[in-house]
Amino acid sequence: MFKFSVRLIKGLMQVTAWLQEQPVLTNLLYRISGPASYLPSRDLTVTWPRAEEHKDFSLPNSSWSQSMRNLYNKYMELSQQGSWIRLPSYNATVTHFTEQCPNSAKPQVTTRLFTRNLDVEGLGFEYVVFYNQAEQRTVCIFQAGPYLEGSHGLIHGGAIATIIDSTAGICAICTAGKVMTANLNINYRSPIVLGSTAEVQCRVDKIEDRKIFLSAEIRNVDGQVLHTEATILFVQV
Ligand SMILES: CCCCC/C=C\C/C=C\C/C=C\C/C=C\CCCC(=O)SCCNC(=O)CCNC(=O)[C@H](O)C(C)(C)COP(=O)(O)OP(=O)(O)OC[C@H]1O[C@@H](n2cnc3c(N)ncnc32)[C@H](O)[C@@H]1OP(=O)(O)O
Repeated sequence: MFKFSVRLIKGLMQVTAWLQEQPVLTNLLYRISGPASYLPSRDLTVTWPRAEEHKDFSLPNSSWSQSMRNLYNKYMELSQQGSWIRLPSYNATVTHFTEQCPNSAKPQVTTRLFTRNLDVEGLGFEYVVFYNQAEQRTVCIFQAGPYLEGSHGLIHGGAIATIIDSTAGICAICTAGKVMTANLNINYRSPIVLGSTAEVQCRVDKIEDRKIFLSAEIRNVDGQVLHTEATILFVQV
């Protein structure tokens, strides 16, 4: 009797697992009771194509608009004169800091950087960051894809906060090493249309002991429209 019960339970678990894989049932469950019941219970795994491990995602790709390319070329020219440097950008945070490590010291990558977590070019953020060491400034040229929608056809405010936090974070890291965002204060002045190109300008305003105070602005390509203003505090850890 006991053996029969164990077999029955195992069998039922297998059938349930199989049913969860079936698109028709998943769809039905979603319609009846919402997302919770159709989410797979098994562990999620991170897609990590090995070939991408050291791909620099800040180089132009076919999804970049002409205005994105024009701004990129402008800063690349300035880079050649020595004032700005283009920072490489990988799809895992840890890769930025292990590039010089011997293979044996490299940690296994099991996580993705939030701003680089979509595999299809152009759907999320396309961006490149330049750093000016003498002026303690960063510039981020970005294009927001259709998966970043908030209000209809416009970028989500949280996505705007993300790109500001990242641009300011890189500026603070380049200036002061390991830091954490302690405070991020944003004024949304005018909406950013999905697909448009915009520029984040960020600078270090002052440093007090472990505190790095920065300010940032997002403007459209020709600088005439102010989209967003922010102040950010990072604390050295
Ligand atoms: C080598 C290559 C380099 C190239 C770099 C290029 C690329 C980098 C690549 C990838 C990076 C990717 C993205 C960009 C990077 C970063 C952006 C994301 C960063 C984040 O997204 S990160 C997540 C959100 N973040 C948190 O999850 C923090 C939670 N939090 C804490 O972990 C603590 O809270 C902490 C550590 C903040 C402080 O803790 P603590 O114990 O160390 O310090 P303590 O509390 O003593 O404060 C010390 C002094 O700061 C003042 N202070 C503190 N907090 C304040 C506040 N909120 N407002 C005003 N003042 C504040 C105190 O008043 C005191 O001031 P005073 O000294 O004057 O009294």
